[in-house]
Amino acid sequence: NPLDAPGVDPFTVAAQAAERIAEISGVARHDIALTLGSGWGRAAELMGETVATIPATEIPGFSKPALVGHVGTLRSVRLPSGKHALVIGARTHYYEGHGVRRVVHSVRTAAAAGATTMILTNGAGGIKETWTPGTPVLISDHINLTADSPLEGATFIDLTDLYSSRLRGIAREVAPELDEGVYCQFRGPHYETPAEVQMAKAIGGHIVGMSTALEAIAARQAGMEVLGLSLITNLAAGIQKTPLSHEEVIEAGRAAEPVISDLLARVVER
Ligand SMILES: Nc1nc2[nH]c(I)nc2c(=O)[nH]1
Repeated sequence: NPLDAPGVDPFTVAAQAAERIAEISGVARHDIALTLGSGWGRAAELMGETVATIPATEIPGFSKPALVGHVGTLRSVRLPSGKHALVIGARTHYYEGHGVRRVVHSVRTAAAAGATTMILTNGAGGIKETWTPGTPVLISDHINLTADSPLEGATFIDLTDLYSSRLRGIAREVAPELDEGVYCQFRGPHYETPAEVQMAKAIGGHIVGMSTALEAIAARQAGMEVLGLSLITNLAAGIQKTPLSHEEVIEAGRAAEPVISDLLARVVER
C-alpha cells in the first residue's frame, strides 16, 4: 500500500486516490462524503442514483475490507439536488494495525475529491440504558482513547464543535426523536470489560466504539464539516445482563437498516 512507504506524504496519496475516483466515476467533484458503518449499508441506494461503483482495490491507499459483510467498494451517488455523494463502504479500522494513516485515508481522499461535508456512521455499544439495540444516535462529541492521532508534527488543530451543531440541528429537523451522546473510541478489537464501560461512563461517554474519532480529527484538519451517527447495536458490556455476541450485533444492525438508511437519505437531501 503506497501509504506504508516511508516518507510518503499521505495527502499526495489522497490526491491520487481522488483523481482515480474522478476518472472512474466521471464525476469531477463530490460535494459530500459518507462512511457507512455496521447497519448503515443500505443508505447509498436510498439517497440517490448510483453513478459508479468502484472496488476499493482500484483506488490508491485503500485496502481490502477486514470485516466480512463490509463490501470494499466506493460509490458515486447523484443526489436529487444534482450534487454528488461519495459513499465509502471500505472503512479501515484502527484494530487492523495498519496505522492511523490508513484509517483516515478515506476522509482525506473525500476532501481531495472536493467534499466539504463528512458524515461518519458506525455501529457501537450504548451506555445509556434507554437506548435499545437498533437505536440511531447523533454524536455530540468524542473522547479519543486510542492514545493516537492522525495529525503529525506541530499541527495544533482546534476540535471545538467538531461534530457540527448546525448539522445536528438539521438531522433533528428530519428526525426530532434523535438522541445524542459522547462517543468513546477504544482501540479494540476486543469489546470493553464492564469496568472499562463504567470508566467510559464516569468520564462522560455514552457510546463505545472502535472507529470514527480519528477520522473526525482528520476531517477537521481537512476543513470539512462533520456529522457523526452511531447505530446502537448492543448495550455495552455490563450495561446489559447477557454477554455480547457478534451475531446479536449483526442482527440488530440488519433490523434497523431500512429505518436509519431512510433517515440518512433525508438528512443528506437537506
Ligand atoms: N468498542 C465497542 N465497539 C463496538 N462496536 C459495536 I457494533 N458494539 C461495540 C461495543 O460494545 N464496543
